[in-house]
Amino acid sequence: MKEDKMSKFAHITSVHPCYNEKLHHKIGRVHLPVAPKCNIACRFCKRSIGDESVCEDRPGVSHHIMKPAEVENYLNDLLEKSPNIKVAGIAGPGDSLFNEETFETLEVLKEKFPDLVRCLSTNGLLLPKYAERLAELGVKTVTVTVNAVDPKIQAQIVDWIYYEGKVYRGEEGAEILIKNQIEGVKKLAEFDVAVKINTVLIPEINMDHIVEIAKTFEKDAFVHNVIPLIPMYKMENLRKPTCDEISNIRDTAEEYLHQFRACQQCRADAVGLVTEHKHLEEKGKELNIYDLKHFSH
Ligand SMILES: C[S@@+](CC[C@H](N)C(=O)[O-])C[C@H]1O[C@@H](n2cnc3c(N)ncnc32)[C@H](O)[C@@H]1O
Ligand code: SF4
Ligand code: SF4
Repeated sequence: MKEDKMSKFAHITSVHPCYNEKLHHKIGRVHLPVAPKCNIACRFCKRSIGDESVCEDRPGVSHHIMKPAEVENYLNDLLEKSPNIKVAGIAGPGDSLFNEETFETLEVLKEKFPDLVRCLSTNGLLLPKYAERLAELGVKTVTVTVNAVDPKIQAQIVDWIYYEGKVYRGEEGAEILIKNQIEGVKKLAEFDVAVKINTVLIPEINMDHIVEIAKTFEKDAFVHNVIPLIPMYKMENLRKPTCDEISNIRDTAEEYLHQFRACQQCRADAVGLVTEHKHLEEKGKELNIYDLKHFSH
């Protein structure tokens, strides 16, 4: 089964550094920070936008929010300087699918930069609604963050979700989120999109549950990326996993889903080779942060 997937997605593993760690030193990617809003409240997630975040190297951080109208010039400059960039992704800093700007950006990418692999990451709540639209926009790789497939566990990680005009808390919200993640990933698989499942390993909450997540997505996902908790926000007092814990869990989950082991937990505005840890900075001075009131928490 895993070998079948490898050959099916060979066109992805030959160009995408986050689907093939061997490319980390050769092929670059750019994250376009166009999606500030989020529709769920993960207890570990703190988004930081602006000058004060320039030194922080973690997900959810961006020097500024870029407007879709700025993407074309930004990429033209960038690709001239860094022709090794082959992937353009949207990794928030909020949830890609909860921001119309994501779709506007994908239109720009499809029309003006058809050779870049289009990629995005999402919590998956809106995937059943948008999987087909993403496939039509030529998105080839989607990362879905799934931290639990049991509502009792998920409810300890996500305080609430906002879905179809209503806020759902606790296990009720967790159940909707999980259902949509599973249904959404299935739909993406039907459209031949290569799905990466991100799972934040929170030792005190989901350590014994990770293999269950891998089993759940064995058929429809391509690769699993178990990443360590960076203790912050409402989880600042929880411990991060040890290297041995991560490594053992990956070895066990590997039986069900191929494990990606080189994630650098990049910022929403990361650019260049993954190993360079570069992000937007100098260029940010020319652009404005806008609409900060949109942030959910
Ligand atoms: C900031 S999110 C943006 C994309 C989308 N909203 C999502 O959650 O997949 C990108 C990734 O960072 C992870 N992340 C955010 N805060 C984190 C933390 N404190 N520790 C570890 N991973 C974190 C998320 O779980 C997700 O996999
Ligand atoms: S879904 Fe992503 S952006 Fe939203 S709170 Fe969770 S980690 Fe943060
Ligand atoms: S966060 Fe991980 S998967 Fe995403 S670009 Fe960075 S290394 Fe790749």
